[in-house]
Amino acid sequence: MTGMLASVTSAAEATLVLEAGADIIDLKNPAEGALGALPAERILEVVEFVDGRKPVSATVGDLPMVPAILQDAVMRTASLGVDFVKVGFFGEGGRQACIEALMPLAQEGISIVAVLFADQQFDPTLLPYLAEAGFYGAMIDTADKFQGGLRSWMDEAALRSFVVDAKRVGLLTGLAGSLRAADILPLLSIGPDYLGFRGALCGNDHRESTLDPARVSAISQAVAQMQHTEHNEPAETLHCNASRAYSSA
Ligand SMILES: O=C[C@H](O)COP(=O)(O)O
Repeated sequence: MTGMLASVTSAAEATLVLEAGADIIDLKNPAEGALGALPAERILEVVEFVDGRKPVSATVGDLPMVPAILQDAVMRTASLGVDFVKVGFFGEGGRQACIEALMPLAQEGISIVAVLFADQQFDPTLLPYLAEAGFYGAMIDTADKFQGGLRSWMDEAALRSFVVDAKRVGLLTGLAGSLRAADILPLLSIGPDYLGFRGALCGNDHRESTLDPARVSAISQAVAQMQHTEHNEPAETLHCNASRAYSSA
């Protein structure tokens, strides 16, 4: 089963995605970048509000690949009570040093998800190192939200091999990056643990706007229905139904 991760900025937005059936509540400030961080007080407030009904993740911000900076940000974010801390692997340098620096935190029990970017020197050879260091998961996202979605950067074979390789080494796997309704069926067939959304849940696909309840519900239903009924109904029909629901939302 593939779940739905929904990025939210507040308890009000968390309410919407919980009601729609999202599986992971992801705390993020889209106005601050691909992995923009929310203020600590806001994270605390939403963690308290969700109160264990679903796992909560939070991003640490679009930070440079500097070991001490990432260590500090991961510790601070984890201390707010989230279930997963998402760390972006931006740029090219410093990746191995950062994995090593985060290893003690992962081994102490902080569940860290590495976010690799399809549009920033994507490097799947990091997967075994992440697993060895005790990371909890690895996902792919896009760093630049104006240069196309995930599937314009990576073809199905590359995405499938990422998911298979990450699962083989025991990592939770996620796919995101300006995903839209039309991406759901092709990505579900790859079998990641979750698909992540922000822009598609907002009015006009604008990820810095607030969530649009009709879009949240259309995307959530598409993720659930396309996999629940994929053996009973032709994929084409499901795809058309989901796209129709989404465009009228
Ligand atoms: O973690 C998932 C992201 O928040 C996806 O954001 P996006 O759909 O706007 O690319």
